[in-house]
Amino acid sequence: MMNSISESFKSNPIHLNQIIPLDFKSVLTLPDSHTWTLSTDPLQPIPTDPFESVPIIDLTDPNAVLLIRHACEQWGLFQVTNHGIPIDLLKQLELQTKRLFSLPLDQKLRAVRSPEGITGYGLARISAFFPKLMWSEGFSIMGSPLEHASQLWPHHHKIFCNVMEVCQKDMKDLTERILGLMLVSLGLTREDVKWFKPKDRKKQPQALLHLNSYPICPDPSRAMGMAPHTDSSLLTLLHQSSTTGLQVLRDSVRWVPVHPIRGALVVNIGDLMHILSNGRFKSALHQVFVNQTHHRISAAYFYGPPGNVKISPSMKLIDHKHPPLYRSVTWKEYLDAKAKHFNKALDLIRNDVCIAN
Ligand SMILES: O=C(O)CCC(=O)C(=O)O
Ligand SMILES: [Fe+2]
Repeated sequence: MMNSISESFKSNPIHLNQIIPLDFKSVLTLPDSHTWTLSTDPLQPIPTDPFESVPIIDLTDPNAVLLIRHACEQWGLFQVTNHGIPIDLLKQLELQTKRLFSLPLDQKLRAVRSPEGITGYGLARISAFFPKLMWSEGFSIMGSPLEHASQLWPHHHKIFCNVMEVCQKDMKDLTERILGLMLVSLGLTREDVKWFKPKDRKKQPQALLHLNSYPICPDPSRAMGMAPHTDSSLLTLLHQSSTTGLQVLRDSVRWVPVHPIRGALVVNIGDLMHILSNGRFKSALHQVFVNQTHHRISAAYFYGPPGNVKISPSMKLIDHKHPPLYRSVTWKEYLDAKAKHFNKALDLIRNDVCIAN
């Protein structure tokens, strides 16, 4: 089935060099292809001010809406607890993700993503924007992962498929619940956001589950797990294993670690939510570093609007003091802009900027 993500990926193919990962286990030193010049040493601990750490929000807190608004305005990223997704399911997700990435490279390559494709095994798509390669590998899923999972495991893919399908269902429900709270926190009602119909089971959600693996690295101080980026979604829900590495940029100046908390999930504001909120909610720039002792994994669920919907700054948030900052875009149009301009895409659809192209 075609949708915004697959259509955009199809019209922006990626070179195979930027899809096929290194055989990480086979190298003892960091190859030049993966050596980055980093402005800061990622191994130096970042001083953290306890008042300046990533918000953790209990979703059953009566003040959840206010807390969410504050976190979205100040951070663009926060963690949620008491979210209702069973910890056992998250453990299964982690186990199956580890099982996949610990396969030998030649076996993983049986399920490699095609240059125009969206699902399967390979490097993260943002690799195309950097001269050096990242120390990570990924596996993308949209709905049933059967096609690629049966290439990985001709006979033993059932459990993997089950876990990934249940996770997507639960993550869809939770993402929609959080999105609902965010819209309330902006003062918006169902009338203002007509396309948002969380109970509509007939509609396939426009979403992608992306599993990430960050293998143990021989020289983490010169390697990059995932280069700085914002997500192109409305919202992203992320499960990270107990290994640190994720950081978020605060106030455009300071990188702050997003410490793993057992059972908690990370919520990221994506660029489309940034547009919808007319810049009140910030899409968060984030990056991932790797380490020498622990294999890190994560699972990111990117959620977007239905294919035909144009996202624009909500009318309710616009007045003479707050003119609309962005032009309206569908998810496909935005993904196309991102595929061309990467981290500049959001600025390029600002109303005061003309695209020279
Ligand atoms: O691995 C992580 O913690 C973050 C991954 C991420 O940012 C992404 O997949 O977009
Ligand atoms: Fe991300």
